Amino acid sequence: MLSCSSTLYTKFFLTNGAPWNAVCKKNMCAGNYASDGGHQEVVNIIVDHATKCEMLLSQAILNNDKKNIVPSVVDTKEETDVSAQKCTKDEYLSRSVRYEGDNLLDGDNDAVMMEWERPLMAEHAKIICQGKKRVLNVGFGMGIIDSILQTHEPTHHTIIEAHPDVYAKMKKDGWCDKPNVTVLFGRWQDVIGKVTANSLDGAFFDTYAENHTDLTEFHQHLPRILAPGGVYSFFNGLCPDNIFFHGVACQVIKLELESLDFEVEFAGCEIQVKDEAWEGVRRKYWHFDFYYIPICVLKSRGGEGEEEGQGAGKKQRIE
Ligand SMILES: C[S@@+](CC[C@H](N)C(=O)[O-])C[C@H]1O[C@@H](n2cnc3c(N)ncnc32)[C@H](O)[C@@H]1O
Repeated sequence: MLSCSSTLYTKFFLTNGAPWNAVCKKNMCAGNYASDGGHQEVVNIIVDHATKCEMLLSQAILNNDKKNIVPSVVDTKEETDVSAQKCTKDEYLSRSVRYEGDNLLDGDNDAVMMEWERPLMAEHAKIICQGKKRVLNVGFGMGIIDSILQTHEPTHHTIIEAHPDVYAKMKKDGWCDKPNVTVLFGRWQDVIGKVTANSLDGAFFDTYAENHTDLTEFHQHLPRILAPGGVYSFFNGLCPDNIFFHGVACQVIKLELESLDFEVEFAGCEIQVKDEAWEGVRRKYWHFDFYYIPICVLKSRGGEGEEEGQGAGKKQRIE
């Protein structure tokens, strides 16, 4: 952190094993200090180093025992306060959740989903479903994105949801009886094989209590289930309390998706969450006043899917 104005010292420390993501008591890492001080060259060095580290770690987790290796970009702080605790919860699916007011809460009063996300969900829906398309949503929650997707009149709409209480609500609200909807009840890890190859024009992913590795693992399925030109997006809540970590995590995901043959962009949009929105919620899980929407288009193989309309999500840049 003290070396953040010097490219020489930064390189020296990083190549000699200094952790790029160590934070001070203010939850600031060297990259935050370099960025705040306007030392762009140092920022670039740290981002480059961090991205390599995180990609290697992510691959190691995928190839080995994912339970024993923890992605450092996500879990760097000691568990001193609630905001520093891990968001992953192994027991989430076996404990009840409740719909209360504008939110869906778990047994710890952590928010599974909140109404303030509606405008973001509307943007995600627009990106993955322009016109009459075949879409997939993973994680029903409050059904916000699914309700919006229905207004786009998709030709087919598949929903994957794993929580029994959420599934009960879906049944009660008639989601299982809609003519153009298929609900797959189960963890996406267990039911994704039921989604036919090349059967989707758009896909959205937004689960709860999972981590970066689960997201990376989900991405491995996309080239099979999406048709060429298909558009993918996900709730971008990566490292939501530190802008430098957020930037590194976005870069890592971008490279991972590019290696799977996607073109990836992040479209920025402003988001304002009022303080009252968090009343009754144990942990504030969003801290920025802007949001980067991932727009990921599966490249056409051998010229397929290049007609107008295919892959149109890429053009949907939000300024
Ligand atoms: C944040 S909510 C989704 C909110 C949704 N985007 C909306 O617009 O209301 C996450 C949902 O993912 C579900 N979920 C968590 N883990 C899952 C898994 N492995 N497979 C499928 N669904 C999962 C949760 O039960 C929850 O309903």
